[in-house]
Amino acid sequence: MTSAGHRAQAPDDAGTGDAGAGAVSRLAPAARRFLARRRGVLVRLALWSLAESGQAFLVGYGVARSVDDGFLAGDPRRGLLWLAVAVAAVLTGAPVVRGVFAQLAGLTEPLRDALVRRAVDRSLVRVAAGGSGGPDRAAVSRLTNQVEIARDSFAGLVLTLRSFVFTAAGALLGLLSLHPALLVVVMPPLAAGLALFLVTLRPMAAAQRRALAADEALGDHAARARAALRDLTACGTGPAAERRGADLVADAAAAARTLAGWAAVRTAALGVAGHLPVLALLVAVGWLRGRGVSAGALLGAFTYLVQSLLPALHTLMTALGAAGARLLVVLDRIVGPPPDPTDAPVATASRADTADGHGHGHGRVHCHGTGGRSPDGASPAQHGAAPVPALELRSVTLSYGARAEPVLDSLDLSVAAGEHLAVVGPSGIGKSTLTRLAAGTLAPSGGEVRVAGSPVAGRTAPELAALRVLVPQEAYVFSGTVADNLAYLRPDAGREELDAALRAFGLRPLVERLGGLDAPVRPVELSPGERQLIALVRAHLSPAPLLLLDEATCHLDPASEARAEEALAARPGTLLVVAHRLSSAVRADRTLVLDGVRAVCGTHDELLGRSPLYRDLTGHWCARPSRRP
Ligand SMILES: Nc1ncnc2c1ncn2[C@@H]1O[C@H](COP(=O)(O)OP(=O)(O)OP(=O)(O)O)[C@@H](O)[C@H]1O
Repeated sequence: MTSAGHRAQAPDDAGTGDAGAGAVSRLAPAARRFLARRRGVLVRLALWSLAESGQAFLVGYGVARSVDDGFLAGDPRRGLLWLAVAVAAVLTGAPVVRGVFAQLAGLTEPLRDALVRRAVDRSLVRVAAGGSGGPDRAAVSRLTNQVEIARDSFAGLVLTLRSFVFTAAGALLGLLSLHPALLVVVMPPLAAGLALFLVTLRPMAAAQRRALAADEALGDHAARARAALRDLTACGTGPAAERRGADLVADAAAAARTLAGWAAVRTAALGVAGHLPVLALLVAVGWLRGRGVSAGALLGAFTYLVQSLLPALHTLMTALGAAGARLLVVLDRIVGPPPDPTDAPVATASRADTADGHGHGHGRVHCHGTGGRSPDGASPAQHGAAPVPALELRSVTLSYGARAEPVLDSLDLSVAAGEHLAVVGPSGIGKSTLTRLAAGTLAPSGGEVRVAGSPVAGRTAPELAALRVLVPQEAYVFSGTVADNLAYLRPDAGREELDAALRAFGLRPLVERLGGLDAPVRPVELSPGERQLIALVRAHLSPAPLLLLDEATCHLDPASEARAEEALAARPGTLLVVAHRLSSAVRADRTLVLDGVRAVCGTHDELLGRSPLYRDLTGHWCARPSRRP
């Protein structure tokens, strides 16, 4: 089992201002290249924006002239004419915005396409490199959510930044044209508010980054914990995963608080820059009048502030604050340096967190047969030759799918001829997978499986049938006579052999009830336990030296199970039993405990001392009422 460990990017590291500055310098060359290739669009955008400047200028100027040259000068016709100019300027806003949007698409859509291309390329490279960080879980998010965020944020930024610059230029020019003293009053609070706003930019970007990282870490932990729920329960590591979850929630909450703090500072900046100039203008009316500022100019100045500068400032601060920081973070993820393929995804909980080391993978466990009887009952030493294991797994890895976590990982196992091995472990740990690998019905993703000294890979069905029998949990009984069913794997079995097997398994009463060996069997009329007994006798009669039982006695009562297992163990050959009762494990020569990296093999007594999971399982088995057929 691999453990990603805590390579999570700590939110504090991620949230430094340096990280934000680093992102800016990383992204700047690509941004310059992107914009340089779109000079035509930029020029057209600037021309439409100039129209916005003119509009801002005319609104205030028209109001000022209508008062000074019209209504106050006793010429209402002239006043109305200037007002009409101001209204016309306001009304031109709609076509100007339409023109701006038309040009904007020339910037945002190519950006979106480039980001999608980049995200796909990067994901493919990662898959091709076969990084050990598992599947690229973030790829879909980058392709959909993050690219859309980048496009929308970019569009918002271009719109507001451009609008602010051109509107402010028009309004300030208007103020200057009305009277330079107006600028003396308006500029200081405006500049102070803007400066305060600029000061918040870096820490706000850092806080945004930290909040995003904390959010991702929390989501990732939740997803992993949900996937590992069964293991968490089986291994009793729920509290550890819960603690880790609580830490991540606390991190996310702290990041959100920091972000909210900076958002408050930004609101204050908006108040200073947007509202203080209006207040200053009111307070300074007497002073301004003393310097020759006319009533119309004052009214025009208020119009500039309220109608143009304040809304432009408001949208700029909101957009730069939220959209700007988001754009920086998302772009850096998609365009910035690719992550080390050997790294775990950023801010992820390790498997050790979620399963306390008890994952599906098994790490390298060496389980070598230490004796057992050979088919003829002699010990290997008596033969004087190196014993050939009945079953051997050499560094076997099995994943159900190219990018799936391995169910078995580098498992070494050697079962001696004549040995009786039990296999135990929590649900879903890979016990059935192991029996299917041994049976040759499932090919390993890595390593080799050998039965009786030869690889099982590439063998035909009849060759495999001669080597082993696999009895699954759901026994197969077919329509035919009782004898057909029992002797299916050994057609030449005589009546005496069949009778002996029936006695050994306590199956005679059932056969008599069915009407004898030649009576027909109707599978639906048999209980699951009766079907299992027939399948077990069939396997017992088979000449195959290796017998694999995958919970094949689960429907039998303990006494029938003990009788069946004893009969099977007495048969010449090797027995591997996936056990579902403690008694099965105790009867075996050795037991393999599939337990993540701590998979261990030994006798019942050894395992009680060495394997906490085995102790847990035996405790659970002892407490569980027996299942009856
Ligand atoms: N055909 C398959 N395709 C994909 N995943 C599979 C397949 N068969 C099993 N798995 C997965 O492999 C893991 C091991 O399954 P396996 O059946 O070997 O476990 P087990 O220890 O026998 O479980 P149980 O005690 O519940 O029978 C499980 O997570 C299971 O979901």
